[in-house]
Amino acid sequence: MANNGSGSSLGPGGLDLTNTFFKPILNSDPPIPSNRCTKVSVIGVGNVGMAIAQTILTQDIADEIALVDSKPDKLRGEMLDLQHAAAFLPRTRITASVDYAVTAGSDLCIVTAGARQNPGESRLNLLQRNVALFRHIIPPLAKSSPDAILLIVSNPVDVLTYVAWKLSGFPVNRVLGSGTNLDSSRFRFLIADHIDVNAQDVQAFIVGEHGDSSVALWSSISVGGIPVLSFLEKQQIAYEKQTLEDIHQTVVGSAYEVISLKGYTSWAIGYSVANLAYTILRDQRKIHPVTVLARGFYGIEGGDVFLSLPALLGRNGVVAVTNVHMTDEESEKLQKSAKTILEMQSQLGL
Ligand SMILES: NC(=O)C1=CN([C@@H]2O[C@H](COP(=O)(O)OP(=O)(O)OC[C@H]3O[C@@H](n4cnc5c(N)ncnc54)[C@H](O)[C@@H]3O)[C@@H](O)[C@H]2O)C=CC1
Ligand SMILES: CC(=O)C(=O)O
Repeated sequence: MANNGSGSSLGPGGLDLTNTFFKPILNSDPPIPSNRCTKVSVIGVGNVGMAIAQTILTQDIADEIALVDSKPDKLRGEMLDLQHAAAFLPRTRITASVDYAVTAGSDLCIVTAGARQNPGESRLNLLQRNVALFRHIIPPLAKSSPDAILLIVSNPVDVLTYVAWKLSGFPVNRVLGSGTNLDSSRFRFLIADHIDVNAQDVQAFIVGEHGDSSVALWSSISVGGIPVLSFLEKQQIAYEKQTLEDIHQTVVGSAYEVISLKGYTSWAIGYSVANLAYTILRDQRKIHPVTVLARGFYGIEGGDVFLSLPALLGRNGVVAVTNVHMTDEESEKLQKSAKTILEMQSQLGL
């Protein structure tokens, strides 16, 4: 059967090939209705959107991926290119349109559309351009899939998650941003590399803004269940606080470095977001540092600020925020990060 994106069983030339190739077995029960499909929509088929779509495809977590972009030729090209990989992948219907009707009934909508940073440019610089786009994107997306979970990736991701929450009118558990899930994975990679261990055995969170004011939670890092800083102290192993600062600064500089080298970042964010999609759609109840409404947690007050905190995720989106230990210094840095984001949010008049 040709996957022509319309769900029809018609092959080339309009022939119904299903009844030509297959003979139904006699006296069989009526077909069992298949379970409801899991549908993921990806808005924006640039470097990031396509890295996410292709990683989700390989994980076999969606029955349909719907793609939307404002550039019809690029969009159709990306749809066809993914469809042509069907022989090597789990079966997934891939559809695409500039019209949001194609996203109807999505379980998860991932928004990656928008301007990206030029080399050396801060994420926060993108705000006005991308808020203007979100005014066109979020209302029709929310209308087509009123029960979906919205996962925001476009930058500045924390403020845009707030914007998506406001424009969608969705409950707060169903609007989140990819936040510092990526920064934390860069952090875990650097620590793992330092001590030559698998990054999956490093539990470490970066919280706050996905960007320059992010906060590394050194006090709660553990490797294979061993709390790192208290272990070093108990063993009287000296370490320089500057070394820790340098590792965090390398994380903060990671995106700038990759953008100056290849023009954009894509693979790590692709895996990071596909990992969030897996946790949500398969109801894994795993803890990820992602952008959530932070008011009321860790003493954050002053408004509906969205930033990354370690959150328990499942089929309903954000289930809870985890109570991770923070030192006074870490907590103070988090408050500062919240203030930076809140200032940006308050300029929007939403
Ligand atoms: N949160 C995170 O960790 C990360 C976020 N990003 C952000 O993701 C965004 C996308 O980055 P790239 O894919 O590299 O950019 P890109 O320029 O390759 O792709 C952006 C896509 O958005 C589409 N688009 C623009 N306006 C649209 C509209 N109104 N409706 C639908 N589609 C529209 C464009 O046609 C283009 O295909 C940027 O804001 C970037 O900063 C990138 C990497 C990591
Ligand atoms: C571009 C961006 O936000 C990142 O790679 O972290």
